[in-house]
Amino acid sequence: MMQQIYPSVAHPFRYELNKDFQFAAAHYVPSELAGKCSRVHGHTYFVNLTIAGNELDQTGFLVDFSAVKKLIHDRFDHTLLNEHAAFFSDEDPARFPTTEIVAKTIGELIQAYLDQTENKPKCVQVFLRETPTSYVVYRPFAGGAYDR
Ligand SMILES: Nc1nc2c(c(=O)[nH]1)N=C([C@H](O)[C@H](O)COP(=O)(O)OP(=O)(O)OP(=O)(O)O)CN2
Ligand SMILES: [Zn+2]
Repeated sequence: MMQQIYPSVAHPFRYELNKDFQFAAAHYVPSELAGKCSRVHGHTYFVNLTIAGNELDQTGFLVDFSAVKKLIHDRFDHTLLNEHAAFFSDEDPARFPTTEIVAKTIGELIQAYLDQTENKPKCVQVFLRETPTSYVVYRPFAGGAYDR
């Protein structure tokens, strides 16, 4: 499993947890500008989620590590990302399944779940590694407005 140091994110919260997991998925970037990436190919995506908050739930968790993994892994593992029409599109470049947009999508899915919990922590960073040499860091609350 991953044993790497991730970029840190500044935030004002007392607690911070990090969860690493991976999922295998295929994708293509539907643009001729994407070169070889316009052909269907697969990755083992490595994810590090950073979740922060001031309050714990009745279990003493910020959020259950396994719940946030399951939310993403169960949805995307061994799938073709382009087929998830709720999130990605072959027509709209803002919804192509690039590393950037997959990281943003993961952040939005996680935050939608966290918003339903009693203590409502925030997903402050998504680190998404697509290949051994390529990764993206997405920070949903860049700028610090945590009440969005
Ligand atoms: N900004 C982005 N650039 C690229 C993306 C992306 O999502 N965002 N995606 C790709 C390809 O999908 C590919 O999977 C990754 O490309 P790359 O890092 O070039 O992969 P290589 O293994 O060929 O890289 P090496 O430099 O040989 O390690 C491309 N660009
Ligand atoms: Zn790729």
